[in-house]
Amino acid sequence: MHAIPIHLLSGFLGSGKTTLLNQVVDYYKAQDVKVAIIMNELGDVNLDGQFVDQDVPMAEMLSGCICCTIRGDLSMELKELIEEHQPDVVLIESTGAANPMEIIDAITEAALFMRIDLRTIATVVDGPELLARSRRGGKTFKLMQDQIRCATDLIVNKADKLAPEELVEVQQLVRELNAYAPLTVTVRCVVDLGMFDQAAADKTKPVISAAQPSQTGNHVCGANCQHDHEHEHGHDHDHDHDGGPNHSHAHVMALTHYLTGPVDSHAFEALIKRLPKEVYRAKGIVTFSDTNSRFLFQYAYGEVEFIRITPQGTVNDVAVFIGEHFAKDVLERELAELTGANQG
Ligand SMILES: Nc1nc2c(ncn2[C@@H]2O[C@H](COP(=O)(O)OP(=O)(O)OP(=O)(O)O)[C@@H](O)[C@H]2O)c(=O)[nH]1
Repeated sequence: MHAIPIHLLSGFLGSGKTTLLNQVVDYYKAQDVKVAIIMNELGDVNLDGQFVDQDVPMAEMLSGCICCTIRGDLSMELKELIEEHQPDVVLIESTGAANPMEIIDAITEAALFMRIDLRTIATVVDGPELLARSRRGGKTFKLMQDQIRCATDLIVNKADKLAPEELVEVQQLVRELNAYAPLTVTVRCVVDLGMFDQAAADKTKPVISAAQPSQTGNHVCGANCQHDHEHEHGHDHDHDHDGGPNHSHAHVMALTHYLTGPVDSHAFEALIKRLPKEVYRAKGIVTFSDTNSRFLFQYAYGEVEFIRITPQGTVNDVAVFIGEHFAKDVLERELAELTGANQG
């Protein structure tokens, strides 16, 4: 049996990974390639999965990150997915907070047990956010740098939000970190999807396969990755490799809030717009009392988007917020007040 190609979609929270994933799924479907997906979310619900083709087999790994807290589950999920659905190819979308090095290690471990072949680490870079973070520094910038370093393919996204000189600066930043991976500048991740071709086993790319099973500290990643595989990890933990309490994205937290009823669209939008800057990603499904419709909302770094939807099956109204050290209780109270006011 040939090894099943694995493509990892990496990139910071809200950078455009799901936007890319949907295009890749359509690309495979058009070629009759059977694709399966593993989606990983820090929150308790997989909202992105709602909008991926429902025919595609999908394993959801929720409430943790596959690079640390639920890393051990990845092998099992991959094995079950492959045995049950026998896909031609598997796409893994990690949480934006994940360090790709740790996921690569996890996939390498899985390659001990099954014939898989990590072909691509496509990192979606949020252009404007990288620029902003590069000026501030900090842990998040460090994580973004690691995601860029370890990429085999770089997609610099949200070019529509960058002035020409900013776009040049972003590309320079990215190139300083990873000089070799092909780089494409995109709006909504519209990119030549040839990197995901079944036949395109580019020998210059990192290859972690069943034929080269895990030797932690010895795997190959993006050409410019200067990671010390045994001793350095991009996010904030203290070398506790067992996923215990000391190993976490200490600076990243998620709040999942189930809404108990419809909310007023203006009040909800106002709440989203005044989110503290520590919340850098939010998404969810809401029912608006004043329009009698359900909407998916997406918020990333100050920009909000509402899309009218008709979800399949039973889908709760829910909002997920991801950020650094924000006041969860204050936000919970404000959300509760929205539905409470409406019911009262
Ligand atoms: N302006 C702009 N918005 C974009 C672009 N690409 C994606 N978005 C929007 O950015 C938001 C996040 O996109 P996603 O594809 O869900 O990002 P993601 O990386 O999967 O997000 P997480 O799974 O939360 O990490 C959505 O509202 C998208 O519509 C782009 O090129 N320009």
